[in-house]
Amino acid sequence: ASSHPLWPDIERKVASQVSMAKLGVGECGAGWQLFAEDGEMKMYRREEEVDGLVVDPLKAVHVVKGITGFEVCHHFFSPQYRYDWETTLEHMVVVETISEDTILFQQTHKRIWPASQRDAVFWSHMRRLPDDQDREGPDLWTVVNQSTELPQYPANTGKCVRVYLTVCLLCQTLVNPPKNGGPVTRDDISCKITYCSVVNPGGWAPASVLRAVYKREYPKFLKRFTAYVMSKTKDKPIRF
Ligand SMILES: CCCc1ccc(-c2ccc(S(=O)(=O)CCO)cc2)cc1[C@H]1C[C@H]1c1ccccn1
Repeated sequence: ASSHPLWPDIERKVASQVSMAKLGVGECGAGWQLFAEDGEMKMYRREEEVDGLVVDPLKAVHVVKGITGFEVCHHFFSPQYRYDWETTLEHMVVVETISEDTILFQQTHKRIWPASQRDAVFWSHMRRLPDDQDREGPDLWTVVNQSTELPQYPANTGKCVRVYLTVCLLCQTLVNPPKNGGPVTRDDISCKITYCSVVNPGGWAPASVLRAVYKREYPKFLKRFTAYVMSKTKDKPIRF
C-alpha cells in the first residue's frame, strides 16, 4: 500500500523504531533502570516527564522457547487474537485495513482508578526485515504501532482521554539445528523479543499512579502475551 498517504510516515517510523529497538539497554543512552525480571524476561524503563506528564519509555527483552518471530508478530498484529491476550482492552475497532500488513485501530482501555479512561488511535504495521548481519539465520520480524489523528475519531470529545503511543515489537528467531540432521522441531527454536513502548497518557494522571500501573501491567502483559502465542502454536507446523 505504498500509495496510501500514511506510507511515508510508516516507512520513516518503522526504520527509526527498529534501529532503536536493536540498541541494547547499555548502548541507547544511560538511564535505563531494570524494574522487573522474571526468568528470561527483563524490563527496563527511563523516568521521563513531558509537560509534567509521566511518559516513561519502556524496553523489555525476553527469550521464549518454541516459537518464531513471525508467530509472535502475527499474534500481536492480528486483531482477531487481541481480546484473548490484551487484558486492559475494553473495546477495539478496526477502522481501516489499509493492506494485509497495515491496519488502523481505535481502542478503548479499561479505566484505571483514579485516572480517567483512555483511548488510542494508531496505525499498526507488520514487516519482515532482512537480517543486516546477513547471517544465514531466519529474518527479523517487527510490528510498529504509532498513534495518528483520525477525523472520524477526534481526541478527547467523549468520556476518554486520548493517549499517544509508539510501540515497537522486534523479534529474532534463533534456530539450533538438531545434531542428527533431522528436521527442525519446536525444541530447536526460540525467539528473542524486544518490546519498546512510549505511552503519553494525554491528560494529567498522578505520576505515582501511572508508574504503579506500568510496573504492574507491563510484566503481566508480556508474560501473558508470550504464553498465549506458545499455547496457540504448540501443536501447529512452525511458521518462520
Ligand atoms: C493511562 C494509560 C492507559 C494505557 C493506555 C494504552 C496502553 C497501551 C496501548 C497499546 C499497547 S500495544 O502494545 O500497542 C498492544 C495493543 O493493545 C500497549 C499499551 C496502556 C495503558 C496502561 C493501562 C496500562 C497498560 C500497560 C501495559 C499494557 C497494557 N496496559
